[in-house]
Amino acid sequence: MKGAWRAADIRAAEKALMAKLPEGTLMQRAAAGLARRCAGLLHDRFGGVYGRRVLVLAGSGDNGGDAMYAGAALARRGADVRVIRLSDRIHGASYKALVAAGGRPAPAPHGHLDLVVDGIVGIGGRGALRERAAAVVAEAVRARAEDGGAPVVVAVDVPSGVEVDTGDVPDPAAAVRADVTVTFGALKPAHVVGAAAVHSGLVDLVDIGLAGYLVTRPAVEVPDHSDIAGWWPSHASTDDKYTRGVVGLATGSDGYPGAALLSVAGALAGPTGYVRYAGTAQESVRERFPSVVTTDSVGAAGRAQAWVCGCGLGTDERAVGELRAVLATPVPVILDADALTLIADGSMAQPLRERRAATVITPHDREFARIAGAEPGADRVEAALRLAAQMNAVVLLKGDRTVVAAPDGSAFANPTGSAALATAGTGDVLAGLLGSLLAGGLPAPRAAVAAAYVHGLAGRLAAEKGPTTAVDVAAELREAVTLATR
Ligand SMILES: NC(=O)C1=CN([C@@H]2O[C@H](COP(=O)(O)OP(=O)(O)OC[C@H]3O[C@@H](n4cnc5c(N)ncnc54)[C@H](O)[C@@H]3O)[C@@H](O)[C@H]2O)[C@@H](O)CC1
Ligand SMILES: Nc1ncnc2c1ncn2[C@@H]1O[C@H](COP(=O)(O)OP(=O)(O)O)[C@@H](O)[C@H]1O
Ligand SMILES: [K+]
Repeated sequence: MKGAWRAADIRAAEKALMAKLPEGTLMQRAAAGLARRCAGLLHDRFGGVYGRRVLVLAGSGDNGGDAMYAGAALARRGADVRVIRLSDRIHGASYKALVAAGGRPAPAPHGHLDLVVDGIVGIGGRGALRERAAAVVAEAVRARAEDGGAPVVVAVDVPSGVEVDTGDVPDPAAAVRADVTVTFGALKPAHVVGAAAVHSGLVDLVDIGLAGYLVTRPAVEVPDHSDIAGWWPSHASTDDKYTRGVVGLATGSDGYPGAALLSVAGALAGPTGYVRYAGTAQESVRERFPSVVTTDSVGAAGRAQAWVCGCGLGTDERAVGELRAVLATPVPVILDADALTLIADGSMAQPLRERRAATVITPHDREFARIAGAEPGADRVEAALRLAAQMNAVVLLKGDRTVVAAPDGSAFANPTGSAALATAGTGDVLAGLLGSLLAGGLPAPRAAVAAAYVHGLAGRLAAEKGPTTAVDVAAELREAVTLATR
């Protein structure tokens, strides 16, 4: 798990570390790491640094300092480095070092450009780029590199123009879109959530010795393969189909039988040994998935270790009854889609409050708005955490970089996924898989994180093969599980 910390926490850690080091050490470490990454990129793309045309965009703060020291290092290796000063007040020592190394000031981008280094603002940035900076960025990225392609854009610490602490991008036209972001000490939320994560491109973390000084809890954490592999329930030789967990699905309706099939397909890819389906799509489920045991209602189904409720369930009287039955079970429950609509008017507040086992809700933004009164807004992590605390439920807030928030205040951002998942029915697949992980015994936050991770991988695998439907995503789940858990 990698943590991402907000600017104030990074500053506090930097302050504590700096107190123990000669002045300027941290900036030197940051700039050295940045120069190394830039040289590597120039090498990979153009075969070397010598003669390459580099434009440094320098703002008023230390972010510009990092960029100009790195520019100086590239100039010493023979790059043709220009710097645009975006403020009257810029970091003096690094500017002098850059000029001493042969770098030259430029009034505006001109000629071909191989590399653009965005040192406009770092963790001191607030809001969209100001007008002049935005105009210079737009002009720089319109330039052509010597090989005719677009210049490589490297953001220093964070892409300028994004909100560091939330990942919001207030004005996408006034924010840098980086190919690579070279960040220092620790990740920040902007690298992992919201539109800013997309603006960050590939994120490269340079160690400046901050680790032991970050004493606060990260704002958000990002899982990797080893977390998922470590958590995934394994089968013991003594297991039988029941001990591996039974997952129940109260999904689908006459109107939406497909949702039943997709949620069942998701559940079958999980670690449980038994999938029960309860609902009106019994026949199609049996036909398509002979291993699934079916009944027409939750009441008629046997016991399960977790229930999934709501995908394509509808919102009629029958759906209300099924939701009540699921909420009354003493086991973890996932509420998705129509179940979220049904709880939005508050009529299920009491059964929800009385639950002792975990409740997981899986809203997209509009469902979130129905329950919470407003869409998540600029700070998706904070919004999800608020709802989690209010409902005493784990919230899986869907979207690009799905956020998982738990009532204990922990939050996670999913690093996998693909825009190809933005297609009808993929949420049903996710809910089924999540149900299986809960029934398999994972604590609710981990089950939600692991399900989003594997679902995102399956989305990527499906998208690599062509236009993607939810059926394709479900079909890739087995491979995704294998990839994530080995
Ligand atoms: N503090 C430290 O110990 C270290 C800091 N480092 C670098 O220092 C950066 C932080 O430096 P600073 O605190 O000087 O702040 P920044 O360099 O991030 O920028 C702050 C300045 O940018 C201007 N600004 C803010 N929002 C703007 C906007 N939307 N458009 C245009 N200009 C805007 C403000 O006038 C402000 O003075 C980090 O991101 C990192 O790059 C690194 O050198 C590592 C060590
Ligand atoms: N732009 C996007 N980029 C990446 N993933 C997305 C994007 N939009 C949606 N998703 C993912 O696709 C799934 C869609 O689920 P949902 O909205 O419930 O659809 P449905 O109800 O049709 O199944 C979620 O897992 C969500 O995180
Ligand atoms: K920057």
